[in-house]
Amino acid sequence: MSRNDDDEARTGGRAALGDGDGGGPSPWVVALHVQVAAAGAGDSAVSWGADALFAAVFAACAPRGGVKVTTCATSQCPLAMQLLRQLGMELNLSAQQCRDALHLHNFALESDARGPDAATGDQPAQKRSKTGDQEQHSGTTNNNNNCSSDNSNSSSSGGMQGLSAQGNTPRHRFFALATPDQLASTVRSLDKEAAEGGAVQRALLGIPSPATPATSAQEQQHVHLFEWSSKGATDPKGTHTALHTETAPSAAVPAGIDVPPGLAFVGSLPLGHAPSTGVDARVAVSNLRHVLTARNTKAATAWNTIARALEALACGAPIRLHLAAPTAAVLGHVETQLDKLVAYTRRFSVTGKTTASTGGKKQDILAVISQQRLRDVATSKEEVSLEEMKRRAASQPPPIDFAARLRACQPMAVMAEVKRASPSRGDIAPDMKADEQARRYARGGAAAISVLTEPTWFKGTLDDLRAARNVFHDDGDRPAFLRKDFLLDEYQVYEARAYGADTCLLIVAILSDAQLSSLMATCRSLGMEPLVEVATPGEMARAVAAGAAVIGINNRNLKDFSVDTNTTATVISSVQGGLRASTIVCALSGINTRLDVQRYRAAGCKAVLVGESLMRAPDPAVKIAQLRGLEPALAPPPTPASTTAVPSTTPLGVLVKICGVKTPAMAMHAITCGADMVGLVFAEGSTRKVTVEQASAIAAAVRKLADLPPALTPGIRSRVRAADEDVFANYARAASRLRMLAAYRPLVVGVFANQDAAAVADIARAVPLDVIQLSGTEGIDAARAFDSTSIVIKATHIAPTTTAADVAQHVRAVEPGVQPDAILLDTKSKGALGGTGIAFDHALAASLVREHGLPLMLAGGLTVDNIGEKVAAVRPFAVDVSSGVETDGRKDRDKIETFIRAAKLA
Ligand SMILES: O=C(O)c1ccccc1NCC(=O)[C@H](O)[C@H](O)COP(=O)(O)O
Repeated sequence: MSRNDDDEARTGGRAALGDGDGGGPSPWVVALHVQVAAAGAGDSAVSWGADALFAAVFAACAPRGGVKVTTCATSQCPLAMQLLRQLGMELNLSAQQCRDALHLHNFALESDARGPDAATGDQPAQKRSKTGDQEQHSGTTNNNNNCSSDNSNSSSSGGMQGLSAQGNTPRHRFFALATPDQLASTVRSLDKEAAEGGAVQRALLGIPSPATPATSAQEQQHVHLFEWSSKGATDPKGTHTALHTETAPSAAVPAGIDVPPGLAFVGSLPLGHAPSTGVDARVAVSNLRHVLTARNTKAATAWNTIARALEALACGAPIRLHLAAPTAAVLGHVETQLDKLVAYTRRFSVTGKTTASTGGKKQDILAVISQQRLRDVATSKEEVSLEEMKRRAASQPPPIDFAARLRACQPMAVMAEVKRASPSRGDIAPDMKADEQARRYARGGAAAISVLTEPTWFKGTLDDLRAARNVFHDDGDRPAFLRKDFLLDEYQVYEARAYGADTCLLIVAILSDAQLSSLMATCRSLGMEPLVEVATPGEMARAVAAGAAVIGINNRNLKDFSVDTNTTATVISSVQGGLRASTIVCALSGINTRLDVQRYRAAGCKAVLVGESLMRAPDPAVKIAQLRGLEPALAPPPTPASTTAVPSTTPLGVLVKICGVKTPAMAMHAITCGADMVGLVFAEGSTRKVTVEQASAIAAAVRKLADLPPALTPGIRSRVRAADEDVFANYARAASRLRMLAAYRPLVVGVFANQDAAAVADIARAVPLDVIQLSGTEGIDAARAFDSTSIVIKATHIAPTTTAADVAQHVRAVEPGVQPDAILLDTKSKGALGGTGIAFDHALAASLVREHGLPLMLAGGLTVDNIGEKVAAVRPFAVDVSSGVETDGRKDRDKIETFIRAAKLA
C-alpha cells in the first residue's frame, strides 16, 4: 500500500496523504478506543496489555490501511498477552487471521470511517469512498464483530459505525470528525443510541480546524474537542457543565461551530507535532484512557495524548505507537514481541511517555534547576571551600576509565541510574537505598552507575554517590560511577571526584562553549572523561567542537520533559562529516525495552542510560540483561528443579562464538563487537592452536571484565536429578544457562579434539577455561570424563548423508547425567575436525531445531555473507565461526564486527 518509509520520512505524514488523494496508495489510519472499564479495573498492566495488543494489531494490519481498533474486553491484559504470543509466532498473520484472533479474544476490529483530511479539506464523502476501497483491499469490512454493517450510518456520522454494535461496545469513545455537520450528526446518533439503551456513556469528539497556512515551522492546526455523555443526552446542562469547568484549557467555542445540544465544548488543542517535520513519519496515537481516567491529575498528559491521536487522525498520517506508563513486569514480556513486530513491519517507532510539566504549563525546568544549583553551589562553598574540596578529590583512589569501561561492555553498555524521583515523574522510589540499588545494577552487568545527586527535583544526594561507590572495592573491576547533576561550576566537578565519581555529566544546554571547555578540562585533569549531554543537532555540533569523547544524546527535552526517541538518530545523523570512530555515543532517557536498545544500537550508540525502567524493575539485574539482549525475556529461567524446556531460540539474538582467537587483543576486539564466546583451539595440528600461556593471557583479559556468578557456572550434568530426565529439555535448560552466563561476561571456550580427558581437564584448570568444547569423534557421552560441574559442548559432524533423525537419535541416546551442555553441528570433512570453512546442509539443522526441538550451536562454513540468512533459517541459539572471519588465515577485525552484527540482527 504505502510508499516506503524513506519516502514518508522525507515527505512527512501530510504529504503522504496528499499522495493518497491523488489516487496513489493511501496512508493508513488507526484509531484506538480504550474501554475505561478495563483501565479502571486494573493498573498500568492493563494498559500495557492494551498497548501491546495494539502494536500487534498495527503490525498485522499495517500494510492494508483504514482500520480502527476498539478494545472491548474488560480483562485485556491476559488476552492481549495471549494474542501477542500468537502473533509472535505468526508474524505473517493475514488481516483475516488478525481479525479472527481479535474476535476470538473479544477485541473488535472496526472498519474505519476515516477522519477528515485537515490538510486538504477533503470532504467526508470522498474520503469514505477511498476508505471503502482500502477496506475492500484489506478485507477489513464486515468482520462479524461489533462493527456496524450499516454504511449509511457512517455516511452521516463520520466515525459512528461502531455505535450500532452489540455485545462489547466500549462505554467511552473517541471520534475524529470532519465537520460541524458530522459533529451534529454524531451527537444525534449517540443520543439515539443512548435512548435505545446503548452502552456508550461518554464520548469525546474532535473536529480539526480548517487548514490554515503554516506561519512557522509548526503547523497552526487545532483540534476542537467536545464531550458527550449519555447522562448529558438526557440532562445536557448538569453533567457537561461540570466536565467543562473541570478540564477546559480554553472555554471559547470556536467560531463557526454550533455546539449541538447535549455536548460540552471542552477546548481546543494545538496539534503539537507538525507532521511536516517528518520525524520518522509516524505520528502518535494512543492512551486515550488518560482522558477518561485521569482527567484532573494528568490533564496535561491527557491533552498531549489526545492532540497526538487527533493529529494522526486528522492528518491521515501514519502511526507512531506511543507507549506510556512503563511497568517493567509486563513490559518484560511484551517487549520482545514488539521487537519482532517492529522488525517485521519496520513501520513503527515507539516513543516513551510524553509528559508535560505540572499544571499543564510548560516551563523551562532546566533553567529553573540550573539557577537553583548555582545557589546550592554557593552555599556548599561556604561550608567546604574549593581548596578543601580539591584536597578531598585528590585524596580519592584514581577513577577508572569511563570510556574504556563502556567499550568493554559491547555490544551495548548499560549505564544504570540510581534515581529516587524526577520532575516529570515525581517520586519513583523515594526510599531507595543507593548502595543496594548499585549492587543490583552491578549484578546485572551495568557498565556504569549513574547517581543523581540533585536534591530538590530528583531527591538525590552526594551521599548517595558515595554510598553506591563504596559498595565496590577499588580494584578497577567495577562499574564506573557517573555524577548525574546540573554541573555549572568547577566546584561541582571536584565535589564529584571527592565523592567517588569516575565521570560527570556536562549538559551542553546549560553551558556556554567556554564553560563546557573549561569543565571538560577540569574533569580530564582529574582523570575523568565527562559524559557530554546534547539534545539537538546544534548542541551536538558544540559537543563535537569541544572534543567530547563520550556524548549522550538525550531523548527527553529537558525544557518540557517530552520524550522523542527519534532524537538520538536525528542528532547523530546531523553531524557534518560523521563522528570520529573513537567517539562513544550514548542514548539517554526514555529507554524501556530491548526494542529501544536495538534501535539505538542500529543508530550507532554504544551505550544507553536507563533510569526509571530499571528503578521500577522487579529485578534490575535481569532487566539489564534483557536490555542487552542477553537474557530470555519471554520465559523465566528454569529453576534447577524444573524440567520444563525453555525455547531453544529466543528473539534476543543469537550467541556468537568467535573461534580460533590467538591474542588478548583479538579476543577483546571480538568481545567489543559483541562476541559471547571466544574459542581457543588446543586441537593438535590446527593452525590456530594456542599454548596454555597464550590462552591464559586471553582468559585473564576476558575475566577482567566481570566475574561469572558461581551459581550459574556448573554445567547441566550437575543439575540432573533423575535418570529419566528428558535430555532434550536439558539441552534447552543448558542453552538458557549458557545465555545467562554469557550475559555476565563472554565465555572462554577451549576447543579440543580426541585428546586425553585428563590432559584436557588440566588445561581447563590451568587457563582457566569456562567451557570445554570437544570437537573430535568422542562419543556423545564424552562429558562423563570431566568433573560434573564442567560445561561441555560436544561437536557432531554432519556428512552429506546424515539425516536430522540420525542426529536427533544420536544426541538423545545419552544418559542425562553425562549429556553435554550443548550440541554443536559442524561439517564432516576428510582430514579435519573443524575450522574448515566448509558448510553442511543447514536445512538439517533447521529441522533439528524446529521439528525435533533441539537447541543447537551452528558451525561450519559460516561467513559474513551467509550468517544472517543461516540464523534466520535455522534459529540456532548460538553460532560458531572461524574461517569465515579470517583473511589469509588470520582473524580479520572487520569481518568479526560485520559477522557479529549480522548474526545478532538476523
Ligand atoms: O578451528 C580449528 O582449527 C579446529 C581444529 C580442530 C578441531 C576443531 C577446530 N575448530 C572448531 C570450531 O569450533 C570452529 O569454529 C568450527 O569448526 C567452525 O569453523 P569454520 O567452518 O572455519 O567457521
